[in-house]
Amino acid sequence: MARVSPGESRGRSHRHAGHHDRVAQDNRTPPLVPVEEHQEHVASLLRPTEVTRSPLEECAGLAMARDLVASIPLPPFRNSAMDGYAVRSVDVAGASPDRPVRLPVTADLPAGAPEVLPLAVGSAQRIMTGAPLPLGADCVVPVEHTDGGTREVAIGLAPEEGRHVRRAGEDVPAGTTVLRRGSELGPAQLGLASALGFAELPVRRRPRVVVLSTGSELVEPGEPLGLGQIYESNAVMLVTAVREAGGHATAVRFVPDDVGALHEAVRPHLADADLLLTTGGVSAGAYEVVKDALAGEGVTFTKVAMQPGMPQGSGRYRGVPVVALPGNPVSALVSFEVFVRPALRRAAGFDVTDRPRSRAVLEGAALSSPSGKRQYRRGSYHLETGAVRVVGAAGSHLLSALAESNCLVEIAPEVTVVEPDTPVEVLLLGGPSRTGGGPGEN
Ligand SMILES: Nc1nc2c(c(=O)[nH]1)N[C@H]1C(S)=C(S)[C@@H](COP(=O)(O)OP(=O)(O)OC[C@H]3O[C@@H](n4cnc5c(N)ncnc54)[C@H](O)[C@@H]3O)O[C@H]1N2
Ligand code: MOO
Repeated sequence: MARVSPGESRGRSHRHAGHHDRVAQDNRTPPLVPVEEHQEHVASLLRPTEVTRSPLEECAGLAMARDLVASIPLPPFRNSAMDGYAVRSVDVAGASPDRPVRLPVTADLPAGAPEVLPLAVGSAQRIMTGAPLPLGADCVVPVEHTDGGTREVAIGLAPEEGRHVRRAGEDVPAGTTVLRRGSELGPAQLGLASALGFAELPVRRRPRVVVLSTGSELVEPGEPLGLGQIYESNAVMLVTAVREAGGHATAVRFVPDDVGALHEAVRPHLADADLLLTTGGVSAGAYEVVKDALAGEGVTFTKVAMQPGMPQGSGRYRGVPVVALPGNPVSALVSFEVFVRPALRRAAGFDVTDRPRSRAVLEGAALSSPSGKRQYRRGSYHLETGAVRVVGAAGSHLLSALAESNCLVEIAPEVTVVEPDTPVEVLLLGGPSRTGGGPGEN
């Protein structure tokens, strides 16, 4: 039994279960596949999608397919940062509220002013925020420091040269690479592209994922539940996860435990799916529809050294990549996080494919973990204190704890007990965040 106690590092786990070392179960069962090996296999199934040019408003959440270089400077011209008066600083030197300097106002410059005449010595031009600064002006006096005059203005402030002036190119000099290939497009990036005059961007199209949930026991939410039936939950969960990861998702739900029905359900999607993502029907029972339908068709089914998420399938069916996830809801979403999300993000063109990780200090009771399997427990991570508390038990049907968590606590295969106050590795998922309080509070 390998225990990790306070002060010890999780890093040593890699020395024990090496990258591709298979973990033997017993003499009768084949060895478990290491998590990294299955990750690599799933990743190898997906290719990056093609590059398209998309209008800005359709680019949110997509990855840049090329570097973007500014062809104009930003700001494009020297302009005012304030509503006020454009002047020469020497003309108002010595001005104060008690001894204002009076200047004739020779022009009025709203933003977008098409014609701007040079500023005559000893004069002012009324100017609005964003209007081009007249030649000769070197500063702006905000209107609050004047009497607001339109023919003549009394200026009660002596600003230094350059005050309230935005220089051309001070934000982005022309020729600057502003967005890198592989970066994710959000509000700020799209705003910048628009400010630089790009109407569309080179992006990768979202990978198209068909989410198939199987199981004859599944019922549509809103309908009455019969004996032995449960409400379907994996489809909306995985569709949401696919979309959050940058993919396009279509759900095919209520595929019964019938091989023919599964083939029928898949057929219409074969032509344009980048990935078939199934849930359920992959373990060891008598009605394992996904395994029965796809095992002889290019998809292999294995047991991965992981808990939850041990039974997994992957391969190609009629040329289309398939990842078959277990049906238990927690197993399905954790497997998605570990295997599918990074591969999908790579295919979508993102540079950053993995969730952020952090080291956290385990609070609460000691944790036990199965020997030879990498365990993922649902956790609640506290950003300010760096503490993590495990939420709920390990069972892969315990969906409510998953909904309450904001991270996965990763426990290495050779570690069977983690004591409190020990550092653990967490994968930050986003989601409900713990606020206030310190360790032990929530
Ligand atoms: N004899 C063995 N039994 C099981 C093993 C094993 O190795 N030997 N593995 C267990 C593990 S671990 C897992 S995980 C599950 C995986 O099972 P399947 O992928 O075959 O999934 P199902 O049997 O179809 O369903 C499991 C469970 O999840 C519920 N489910 C399935 N789909 C949905 C859905 N779309 N929405 C909500 N809930 C769903 C289903 O009703 C079952 O309760 O196998 C263990 N058994
Ligand atoms: O591996 Mo299963 O995913 O524990 O429940």
